[in-house]
Amino acid sequence: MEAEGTMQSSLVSVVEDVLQQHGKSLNDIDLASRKAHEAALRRNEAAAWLRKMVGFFGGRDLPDQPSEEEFRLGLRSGIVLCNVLNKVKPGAVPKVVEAPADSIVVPDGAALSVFQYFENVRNFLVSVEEMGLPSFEASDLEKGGKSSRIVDCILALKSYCNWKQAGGSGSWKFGGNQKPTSLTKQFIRRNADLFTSSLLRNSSAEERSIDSLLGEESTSGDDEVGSLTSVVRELLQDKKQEDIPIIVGSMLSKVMEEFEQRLTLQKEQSKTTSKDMAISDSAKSLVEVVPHIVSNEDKSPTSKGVAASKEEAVETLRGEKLCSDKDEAHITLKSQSDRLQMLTEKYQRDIQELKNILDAAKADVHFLKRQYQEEVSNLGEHLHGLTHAAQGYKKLLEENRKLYNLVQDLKGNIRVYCRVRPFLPGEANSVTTVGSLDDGNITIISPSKYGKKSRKTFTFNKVFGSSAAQVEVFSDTQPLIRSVLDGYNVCIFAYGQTGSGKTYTMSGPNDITDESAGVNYRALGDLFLISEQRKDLIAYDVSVQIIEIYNEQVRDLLATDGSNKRYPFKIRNNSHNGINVPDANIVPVASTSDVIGLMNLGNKNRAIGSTAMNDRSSRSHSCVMVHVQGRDLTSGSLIRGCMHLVDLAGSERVDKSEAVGDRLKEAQHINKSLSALGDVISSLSQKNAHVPYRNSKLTQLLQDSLGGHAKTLMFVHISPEPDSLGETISTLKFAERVSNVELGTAKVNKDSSEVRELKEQISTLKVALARKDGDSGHHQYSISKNPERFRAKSSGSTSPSRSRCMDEVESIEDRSNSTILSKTRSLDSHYLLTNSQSSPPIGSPNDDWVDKAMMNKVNNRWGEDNRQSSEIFGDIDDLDAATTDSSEPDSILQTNLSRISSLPNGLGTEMKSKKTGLKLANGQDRRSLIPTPTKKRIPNGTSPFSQKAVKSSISLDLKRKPGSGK
Ligand SMILES: Nc1ncnc2c1ncn2[C@@H]1O[C@H](COP(=O)(O)OP(=O)(O)OP(=O)(O)O)[C@@H](O)[C@H]1O
Repeated sequence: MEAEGTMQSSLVSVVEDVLQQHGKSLNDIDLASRKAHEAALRRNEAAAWLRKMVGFFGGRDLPDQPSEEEFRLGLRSGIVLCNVLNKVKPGAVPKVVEAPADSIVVPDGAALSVFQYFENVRNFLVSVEEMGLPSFEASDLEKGGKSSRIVDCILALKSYCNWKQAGGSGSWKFGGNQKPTSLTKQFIRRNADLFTSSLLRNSSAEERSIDSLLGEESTSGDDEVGSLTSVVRELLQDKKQEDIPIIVGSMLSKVMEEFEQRLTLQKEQSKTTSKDMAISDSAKSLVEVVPHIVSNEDKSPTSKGVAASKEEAVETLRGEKLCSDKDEAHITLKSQSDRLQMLTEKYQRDIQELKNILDAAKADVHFLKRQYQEEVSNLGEHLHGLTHAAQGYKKLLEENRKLYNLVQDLKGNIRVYCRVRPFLPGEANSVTTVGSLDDGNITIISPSKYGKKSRKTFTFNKVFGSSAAQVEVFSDTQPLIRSVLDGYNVCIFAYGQTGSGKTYTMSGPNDITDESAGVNYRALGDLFLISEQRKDLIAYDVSVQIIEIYNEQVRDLLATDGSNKRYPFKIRNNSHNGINVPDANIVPVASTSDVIGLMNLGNKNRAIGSTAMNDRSSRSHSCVMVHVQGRDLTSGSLIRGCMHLVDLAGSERVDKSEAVGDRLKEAQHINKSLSALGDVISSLSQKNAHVPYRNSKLTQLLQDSLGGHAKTLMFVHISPEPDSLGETISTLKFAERVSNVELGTAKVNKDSSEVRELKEQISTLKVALARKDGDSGHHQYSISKNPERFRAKSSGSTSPSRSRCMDEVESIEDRSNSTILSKTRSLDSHYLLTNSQSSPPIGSPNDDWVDKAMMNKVNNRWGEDNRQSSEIFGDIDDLDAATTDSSEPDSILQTNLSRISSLPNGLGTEMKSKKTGLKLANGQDRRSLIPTPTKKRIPNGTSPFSQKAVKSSISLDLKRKPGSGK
């Protein structure tokens, strides 16, 4: 039938229709208000049911829509709960403690003692749990309790009651008691099950209309459930877990409404159809009968009376026929209306059943929701624990790294920090060779030709990724700056392929700002900051040299006249702190702004050139040498530290850098000196006796930093692009070798004033003696510190004056040794343990083993100093021979001449007149930290900034720096 046909729709299509009509509102649901609304609806439903069951609610007239508080208050005594439970399940609570009669006028519970109503509530809760219904806590009835749990419980009780009233037998099972495996899946399955069971129940009924309503005729149960599940799943797939219950609840309500509407419509259409059927059947009978009678009448030859009686008869007949037709129609109508009545009742029962299912599903959903919330909160706690553990682990790693660094420092290893340059504008950045990096490890990926990637991990003291800021990179370097002021020699140098970011790390980009300033600027800023903090204890003198090694020539970058810049300076040794110093300008500086001015000048003067790899490639190794001398204001002792800040020229493959002409020559020198550096590193790491420092100016300059007792840090730089993979790997391998070089424990360059004086006297005398040995002329020697006492006349190697002089030297040496010994006793045992040199002792004041050992140490140190001194003399003489062109002017020589000439008794004049004497004078002068060569004030070196304003002066001066970055 058409009416039925139009009503034919499957459960899926109903759900789909609902989603189409309300999908948007289901999706765009304002969940918070929706939840509140939902909660209020459920509360109202529970309150209405309680009112219906026990006639009153909480002993007073509550509004139809009680607030949470009113609802709780109404149930607090447990009387309503117990009474309703007894109605649903007689005898469930045998004894209900009732409130006194006057309690009707006051809120429920107020007239009962706490214990009394607690007993009611407890009895109720026990029974409810026994029945397998969702329960709640007694505290939920108090202010702030969870009223939703009470509502869940009451609605579950309601559905239990409905089930009972619908003739339910056996044990009623509440679906929410099973533990879900996966909340969402289970929820979807559960709801699909609810629909399915409803579907199957209905299909088993004999009513065709129900079947047609659910579309069972055309759809198999399994298909239906499958498509229903997929529809529901589609709806829920992008929803949050906690929103699912509400969305499903909302959808189910809408589905129910839709069903009810369709049933009503179908009912009305059925009624109309039945009536139409009855009337049309009667009319049809009539139409069939009347023509038949009329045709019989036409054929008869009888009179009018007969005709009339015939007519009457016909009328009668017609009447009877109509009557009988009407009766028939009436009977049909009645039977159809009975059938409809039956159908309607059936529908109503089914609707009721569906409602029960819906209630159970809602309770189920709420139960699941609660469980979900509990699980989420458990998970949260678990996560919190894990986060805590992870933080602990990170701390541990950090601690490990510190310990590792400490061990390395104790062993005297060269520290190595690795820095990855970011991709530059214009570089294809889709593929990088850097796989992963963490605090101290970096993994390089090499894409193999055969499709399989290989990985190699390198470990350093620290690894900085491409996004590391300058300040971050410097922060791990800061402790070294303090060390310089404590009297250590420190060397920080940048190594890496051309264009990998060495100059960026050491100086910064072309346009240097507070943020982009590199290690050099920051180091000097810190140095002045700390020296300012210590000014009440130690007075520091700081002076700076800036040189470059270009094509194996040392050039002074602080020379303001172009000619001096090109002058090939020599590298000499300063025996106070054992470092090799070039003969370039040494400029005293008093503040950061002085230094910034100098560094800007140095950058400007440095050789740069454009190559295919870097359009501003440094074609030289540059070195900022910071000499620090601190005088202890109380003891007068001196500490001396020197810091080398070295920006090496980048190694390059000339085929890639496309260097020709000058660039090619530069590249060859750069590569040669870097390979000399590699040889030194390799021989140090193999602990070879001979280390080839002299193979290049670079290794001569860094001799003490690489093999002495300095603290050395290397920044190794790599570029991320695959094109540089070969260089990256070899750079990192080299860096690993460097990190294995043990320099031994760093030593402080500290002399007490007495020791210093004695050492100076000894060295002066030794110089004089050596001079005497090599000179047969008649000279007078005098010691500037004590001219009366240390005066001797030279009259040849066998003269009495010479032997007197020798006696004096020995006496000073003895005094010096015993002074050093007594000083050394107060040194910490660390020194005793770490110095393992074994030269024969010069002498010992007593036989005590400690003193002997001590003397050994002292003598070793002293001997080492002397030996070093003589070695150095030898070295430098050799070096001079190798590097000095006798026609070349020698700036340091000139300076020293003026100092020497001021010595009393003509010694200076004597030495000045001799070439050999000049060398000795050099040797002597090298013993002062700052040999006062051509001390120049740089044109823009005078700073308006006080040391206190070091930080701000950096920024201000940086902005004033000359345009060129290099
Ligand atoms: N960490 C970084 N962040 C941003 N830019 C960087 C970084 N490191 C390097 N660069 C940029 O990369 C380019 C090459 O860097 P830089 O000149 O410092 O390399 P280099 O190793 O000193 O090269 P060379 O050995 O040829 O002198 C420059 O333009 C520089 O500004």
